Amino acid sequence: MKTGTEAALRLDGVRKSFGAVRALAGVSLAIAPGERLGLVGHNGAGKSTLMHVLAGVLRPDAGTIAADGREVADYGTAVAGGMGVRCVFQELSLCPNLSVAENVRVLHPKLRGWGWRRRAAGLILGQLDAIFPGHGVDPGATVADLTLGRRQMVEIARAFTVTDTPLRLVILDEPTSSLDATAAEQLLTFLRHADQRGVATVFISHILPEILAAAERVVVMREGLVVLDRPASGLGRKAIVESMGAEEQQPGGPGTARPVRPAGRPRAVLAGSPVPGGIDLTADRGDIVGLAGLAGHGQTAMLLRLFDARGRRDPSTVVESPVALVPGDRQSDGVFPLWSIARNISVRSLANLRRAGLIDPAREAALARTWRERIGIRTPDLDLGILSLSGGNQQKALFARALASDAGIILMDDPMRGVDISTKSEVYRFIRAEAERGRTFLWYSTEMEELFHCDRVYVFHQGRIVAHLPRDRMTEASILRASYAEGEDAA
Ligand SMILES: Nc1ncnc2c1ncn2[C@@H]1O[C@H](COP(=O)(O)OP(=O)(O)OP(=O)(O)O)[C@@H](O)[C@H]1O
Repeated sequence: MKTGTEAALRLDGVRKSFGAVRALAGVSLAIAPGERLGLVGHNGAGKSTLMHVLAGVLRPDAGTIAADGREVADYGTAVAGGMGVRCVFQELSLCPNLSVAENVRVLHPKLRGWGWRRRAAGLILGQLDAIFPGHGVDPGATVADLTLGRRQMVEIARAFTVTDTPLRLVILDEPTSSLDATAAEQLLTFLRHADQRGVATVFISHILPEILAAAERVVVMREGLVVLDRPASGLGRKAIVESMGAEEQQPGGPGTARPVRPAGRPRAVLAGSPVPGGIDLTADRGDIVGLAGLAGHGQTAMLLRLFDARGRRDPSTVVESPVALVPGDRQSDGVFPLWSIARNISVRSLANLRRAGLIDPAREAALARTWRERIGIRTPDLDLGILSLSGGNQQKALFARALASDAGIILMDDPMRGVDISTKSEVYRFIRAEAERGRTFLWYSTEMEELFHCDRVYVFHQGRIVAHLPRDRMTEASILRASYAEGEDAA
């Protein structure tokens, strides 16, 4: 923390356990007024738990919380809210059946009386314009009708709106996970200036360039403890990765290169086009094919169409193998929230786990154990509910579900959001190995770096494929140009 300033908020010796899992093992952390703090650590390191304590959602088992130098007894959501602490959690919290403006009212009960709807709309529009110029959100729209990216924008903008209580701290837990590259950049730019208004921010991300761009101090957590707390200036990616106890692999680094595969050979196992007469998407056995472009430009729709096409007579698509989908929006499309971790992993493979017509519990448990080890799902007990896992570990369970299945084609809908860097490296290795064995991967990603793990990419713009870039023509610039349907790459 900056020296000579009283902490806006200070945690001392905070501990929190969930049954046998020790999520926080004695954390002390001080945040100065207006400070921009970046928080990193592997999946399950305790970041979200710590932020839930700061937001008053979780009461610590031990430890104290102080504001402006004074210990606060009975620190809960009402006290935190009253002190101007806001939080954008990983699992979006907007009420889907209410409009954007009505959701603003939920946070600001003071917005009442004649014309409150107009004032709420003005408040959120002003903030959306400040953070995400060109956002395209209508404050009268029902939240359920917004894309995931726009919901995330509203949630973030709402956290920065002010009526009666001055803002002290905004916690952003993986705020860019549902934003496309442009919106993510807009947010980082905004955060770099938010401190000018005296608002402190805690920014959690697994994308280290974002942390280094947004934060002036970086805190690394590991196994429920703070293991590094340093100014961001002069702190390199390598030091952060090492302190996390992580290992990372860059595309093109040792062991990552794949021989360039010729595209468009006749025996495609997968083929289709998002619009009649446009560029066709094809994939062969063993291909890793990327889908790129700005978020919401038809990539997910294409994946879902191919997913649905299996077993149907659809002359415009070819899907010649069982298909599994790894969803990106785990909250709405991915996890079965009332089921155990084990059942969430095995559900796609139940047909193969039968003995005498019934699911064999021993085989099901063995499958889940195997995948817990392979993909590093951090839990003491696979029979616990899936929601007991940290966000990134839930995402790993969804990966395990698809990879454990008999599917020859794996469709991935931007699935690495919230997954830590060492697990990502492990999954990238796994994808390459499985592709070598003949599995086909169709991989939509909003992370530019990730696309370079693919053999080639199709770039989407307004629902169409506008470019097909083989590996030797894939550069960040060529992908971006095509994403905006500009230049010679857009076919
Ligand atoms: N409600 C809960 N019940 C049981 N265990 C929990 C609960 N919430 C968190 N945990 C456990 O506490 C540990 C820390 O989780 P936390 O969500 O704080 O991690 P994180 O660092 O935010 O991870 P991620 O990067 O995946 O979001 C994990 O092992 C998680 O499984």
